[in-house]
Amino acid sequence: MGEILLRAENIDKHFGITHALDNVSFTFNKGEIHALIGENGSGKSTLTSCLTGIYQKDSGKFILEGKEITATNQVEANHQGVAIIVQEIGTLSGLTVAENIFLGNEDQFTKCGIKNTAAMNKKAQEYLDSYGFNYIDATKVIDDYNFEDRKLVEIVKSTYFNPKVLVVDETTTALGQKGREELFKVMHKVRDTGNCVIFISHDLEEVIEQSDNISVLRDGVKIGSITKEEATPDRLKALMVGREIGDSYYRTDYGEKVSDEVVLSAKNVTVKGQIENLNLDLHKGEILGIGGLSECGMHEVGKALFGASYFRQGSVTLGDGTPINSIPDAIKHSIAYASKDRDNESLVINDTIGDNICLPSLEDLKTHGFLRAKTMNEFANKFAKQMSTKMTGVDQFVSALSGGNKQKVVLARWVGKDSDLIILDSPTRGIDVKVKADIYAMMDDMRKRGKSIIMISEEIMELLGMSDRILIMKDGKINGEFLRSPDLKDTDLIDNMI
Ligand SMILES: Nc1ncnc2c1ncn2[C@@H]1O[C@H](COP(=O)(O)OP(=O)(O)OP(=O)(O)O)[C@@H](O)[C@H]1O
Repeated sequence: MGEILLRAENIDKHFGITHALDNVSFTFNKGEIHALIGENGSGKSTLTSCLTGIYQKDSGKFILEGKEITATNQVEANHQGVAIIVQEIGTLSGLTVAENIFLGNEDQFTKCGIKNTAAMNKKAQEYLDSYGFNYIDATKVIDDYNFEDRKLVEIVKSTYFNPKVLVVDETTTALGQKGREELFKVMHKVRDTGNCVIFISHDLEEVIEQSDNISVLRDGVKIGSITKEEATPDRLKALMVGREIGDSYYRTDYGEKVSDEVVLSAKNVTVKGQIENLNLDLHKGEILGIGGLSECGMHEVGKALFGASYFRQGSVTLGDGTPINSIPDAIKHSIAYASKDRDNESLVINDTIGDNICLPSLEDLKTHGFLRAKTMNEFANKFAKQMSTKMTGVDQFVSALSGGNKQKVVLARWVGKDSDLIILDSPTRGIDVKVKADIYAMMDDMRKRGKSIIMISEEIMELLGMSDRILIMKDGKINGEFLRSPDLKDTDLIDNMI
């Protein structure tokens, strides 16, 4: 048993009728990586948000090195030695990288009321360089960087001051392989200096690999804690879900012939700096996986095919030659797209679950030109429930949902629309094991019904397990193509990524 660094004692938190945390108590030791796992909506983010001042607990205490701490915001938590890398974007648009890193802590660069911006930029760049993120320019506006790079900035922001407790909330799925390795280095550094990392992840293999101890929450209640040595993926799944669940996630068929009918074609598609002369055909009933390192351009491919890229060159056409040049074109022709950046690009966060699910289907839901609230309500309910969304009702705001449940709303929207052609970027990001299996089953069912799916993913096992064909991208170009086979190995794909 290590020496205790942080105690959470009888933490209780309600959101209206939702009892998000029910009197939970945990101990976190010095020099450990302590994973916190549980199904979507089990209370992991609520607990760490109460610790870091994002939410206020109803009752209970956090005791750090013997002293009670209470933070009313993240900056206060930082001053108490507690930091968090949040699940979604944790940097502020409109500010520079340096301003984001030192947000709330600019005093160190201010003398007689005047901020020394040059000194702040210099210090921020020194930190970025020391983490190996030297290609990120401290003076640039954060909006110039993509989702992953913004996460890297957040890593610096949350750790440059050597916090005693670092919360890493479902960050790995936002990062590519290289970003993950950098994050793990930072986590190991925190542990090796006698501090503690609270690590939230749905990737159970990664949890076992990285953590020393693992605690489980279910429906806001603490189920138990086990050591790395005691943990197996099956045991963790059973603790999370409350029953044994198998691990036959993926499709098991091999050798099925995919139709020759082309439903979507990209010819010489170029998006400057991201994709170069991309050519691909998607067939009816095919799951086409696209993988690579996160900066390889694959995330832009989804946008380009959906008509959502700025300054796209080349052509995207349906099988009958109809051009797809804009988002309305795509939706009109039954194409769906779920972005990796769900809060900013997929969801209308400050709107209800119901409105979000109905959004692309509004025309289909009209009777005699009118939309009826009852019809919309029934439609939203049907698909939210089909995705097992944990919610108080479809009138709940999306902003009040846990990360994984937001993702379920995105998918419910497109399942409801019954699109023929679905582009899914990182479809299982932040999704728990049980729902992951449901999503894979849903994709399998869609392809059997003749729907075509493009699945962009950084999860190699997901690509191997679900795709009929896999394209691996490198430096904006396709660098390898693989047909579905039980003999295909992760190393075959990785060799073409690097
Ligand atoms: N701001 C909020 N308003 C209302 N309810 C909320 C709010 N934040 C969280 N909840 C609810 O509290 C419960 C716990 O959510 P929490 O985000 O802690 O889950 P989680 O375990 O982190 O899930 P995930 O793995 O999906 O991120 C959920 O039912 C969620 O809908």
